[in-house]
Amino acid sequence: MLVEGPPDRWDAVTEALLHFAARRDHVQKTILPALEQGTWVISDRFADSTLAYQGYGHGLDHQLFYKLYAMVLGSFAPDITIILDAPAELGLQRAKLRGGSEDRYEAMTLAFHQRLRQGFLAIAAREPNRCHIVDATLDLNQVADVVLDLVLRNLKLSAT
Ligand SMILES: Nc1ncnc2c1ncn2[C@@H]1O[C@H](COP(=O)(O)OP(=O)(O)OP(=O)(O)O)[C@@H](O)[C@H]1O
Ligand SMILES: Cc1cn([C@H]2C[C@H](O)[C@@H](COP(=O)(O)O)O2)c(=O)[nH]c1=O
Repeated sequence: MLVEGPPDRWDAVTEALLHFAARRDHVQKTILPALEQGTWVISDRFADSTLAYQGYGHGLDHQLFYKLYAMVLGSFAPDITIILDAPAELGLQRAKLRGGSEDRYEAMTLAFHQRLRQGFLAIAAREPNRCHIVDATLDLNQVADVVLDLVLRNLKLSAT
């Protein structure tokens, strides 16, 4: 619903509400029960993407984002967040290789993608203890090594 169709299919508020509705359901039905059982949860994207895409990208009022966050998630937040950073042009080039019809966000302008990259970097600068930026221009194995090292060090785990 969100990833297909023309770029102007939804406005920023509608998109934010849809992403938060899906996130609420995901947290309630999947993430919290897993955490309660002691299972580690890895999520590919979370609320930072809403602030970056709908806030920095589409101009959603940041106060509205924080209100929705508080209403939907309360004080729930990830222990660690890894932001894979690359120039917007490179990210778009890679995303195109995926093919398929789920390209609504990829069809948005380069300026939009540059704004949301700056948004992710601003989020990381505000929360340096939680957010870690990884250079995603490196090759896949190097990126994986850096991510593993960051997770082990920050969660005080060992590789053995
Ligand atoms: N470091 C890298 N070097 C080369 N190719 C990469 C690298 N990282 C990702 N890719 C390729 O880029 C494409 C998009 O990456 P990926 O599938 O991880 O993004 P995604 O999670 O689908 O993105 P989105 O969350 O925006 O939908 C994939 O084809 C992936 O193999
Ligand atoms: C969570 C979230 C995602 N998006 C955008 C970013 C991606 O281009 C698509 C698909 O997300 P996926 O989780 O990688 O499948 O949606 C967004 O705009 N706002 C969000 O909160």
